[in-house]
Amino acid sequence: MPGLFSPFELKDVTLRNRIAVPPMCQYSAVDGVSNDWHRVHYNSLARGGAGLVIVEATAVSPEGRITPGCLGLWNDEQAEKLAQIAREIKAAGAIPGIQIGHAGRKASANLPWEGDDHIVKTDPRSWETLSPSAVAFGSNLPQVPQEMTLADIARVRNDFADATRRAREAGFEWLELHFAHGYLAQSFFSVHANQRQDQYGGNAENRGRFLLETLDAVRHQWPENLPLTARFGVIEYDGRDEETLSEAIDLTKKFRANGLDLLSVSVGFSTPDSNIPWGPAFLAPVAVRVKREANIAVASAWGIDAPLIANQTIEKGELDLVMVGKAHLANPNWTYQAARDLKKEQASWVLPAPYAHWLDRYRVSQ
Ligand SMILES: C=C(C(=O)O)c1ccccc1
Repeated sequence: MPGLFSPFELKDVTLRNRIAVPPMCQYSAVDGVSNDWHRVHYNSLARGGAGLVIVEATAVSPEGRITPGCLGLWNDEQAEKLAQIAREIKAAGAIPGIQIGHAGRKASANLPWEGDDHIVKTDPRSWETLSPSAVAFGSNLPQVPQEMTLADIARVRNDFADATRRAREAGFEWLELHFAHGYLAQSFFSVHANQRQDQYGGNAENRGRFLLETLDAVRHQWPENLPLTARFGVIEYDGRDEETLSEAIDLTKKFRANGLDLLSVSVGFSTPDSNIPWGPAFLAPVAVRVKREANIAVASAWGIDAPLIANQTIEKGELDLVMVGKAHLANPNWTYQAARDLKKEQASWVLPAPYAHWLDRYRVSQ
């Protein structure tokens, strides 16, 4: 049995394999409410055989959206619609997960295919953005955010807790905190974005405070028996890498001590001047360091498209889960293709029975 198809147990949840669909924004919501696009999208991914399907970055408040097309979990209508998606993911045999986050200074942006830049302030669709400091990301996102007050910090932390409660009530069984990709939580940790002089800025301990406090607030809302995870940018590829990674591993040890069950290792994307070494599974060696030094289960995405590479990262003990993103958009049945490529027995049956029995019958080729 290829290691990629071994089950994965975390708390009271068992994934049928090591394949996860990571959160990938669809930018297709109106007022944060999911619709038929999201239902078809997530159903097709779950029926494709992955063990875990994580619903895209879902904002904890209206100003926390990346774009006006992003999902939200700040009201009950959004939760009710997402509950249907959670039920359907589960009915297809995958574990329903959801990522919740706040876009910080990267918020109030046009859809990627409509500019991928900040909405001009004269446009009624735009809104004021928040960040630890009044420092813009730059490049395509030049607007200077408002520096968060302590009251803002407390409010956003509570928004995460409220969104967590709604996610639990909606039937999700895997929660991922969005602590990566230059969004709000990442910005608190980042020396590029956080120039505060109070208890939330300066040394690494202070820059990690918002993330730890948010984890604590979420922990009190999320069931102890279900996986509580985070996607975290542990490296920026900005020339400060060893320092950032060391600080990130120290913070991950605190995450684990405070109830985090798994870390999805990613890139910080806090500066437009990064030099990312894109390539097949390029983050796996970084994830291995986090896994071993912080003694926590890890997942990772980026460049894990080929089944052989995905299987190697699991069988070599580098990753506990592989996050296969874009390859799933190209082929929602990526898990079936991986089963065939890796010569898994009864490969067809990673798909639902209505598909599998046909694939097994009248076979004209192996
Ligand atoms: C839309 C993103 C997200 O939701 O994290 C994103 C942003 C930057 C890089 C990868 C993904």
